[in-house]
Amino acid sequence: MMTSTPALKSRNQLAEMALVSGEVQRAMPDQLSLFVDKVAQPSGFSFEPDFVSADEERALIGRLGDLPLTPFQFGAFEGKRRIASFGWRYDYSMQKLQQASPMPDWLIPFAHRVESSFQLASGAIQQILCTEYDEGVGIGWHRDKPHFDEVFGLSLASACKFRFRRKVDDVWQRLTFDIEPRSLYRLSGAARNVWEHSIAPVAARRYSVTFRTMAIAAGKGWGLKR
Ligand SMILES: O=C(O)CCC(=O)C(=O)O
Ligand SMILES: [Fe+2]
Repeated sequence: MMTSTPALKSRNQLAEMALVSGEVQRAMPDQLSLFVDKVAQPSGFSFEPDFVSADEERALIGRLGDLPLTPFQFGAFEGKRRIASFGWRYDYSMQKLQQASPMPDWLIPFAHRVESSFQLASGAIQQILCTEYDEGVGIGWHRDKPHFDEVFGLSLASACKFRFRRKVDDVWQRLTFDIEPRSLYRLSGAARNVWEHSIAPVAARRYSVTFRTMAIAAGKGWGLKR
């Protein structure tokens, strides 16, 4: 069984401090720097700047502004962010997936762009979630529902601080990334299944369009045609 000595604890606290800032601290003992280096980026997390052009971003923001976005419903609670789901939506009261409206024509080319950029089969993206965060709104710690597999997030209108955390023994490891508008991040592997993520309250209105593949696309009747 592992016991936690005072010396070990302070090392862990140092490690956590380093990870909170997402930086590798040069002044640290070698062993600790190595440990921090190893988690400098959660495995399965990547992002591509300029996934859409400035013109496409403007057009998308216009479309998103026209959508009937509704406050995120978490059982009896309402979140501050506003959303619209396409393809599938997860119903927190029923605790299951429900079919949602088909993907609108103006989003389909972007779903295809995600598929071709990441060598996914055409049609692999089965769900799109559009989210609006007003100034001061973020999203709390979570992992996406297991019904979904990979998550690709397109950021629009403003930047955000995208945070990861995971608990190793009794220490939270934390990393924060600045995510720029027009970029696309990918959550797969450990970044999607092990690490939790959250977004700090944003400084200015931000939109995201998240594209998801399904965990069990075959055998569950989740293959939607579009
Ligand atoms: O807005 C984003 O980029 C991420 C939102 C998110 O984590 C989610 O909808 O599960
Ligand atoms: Fe998420």
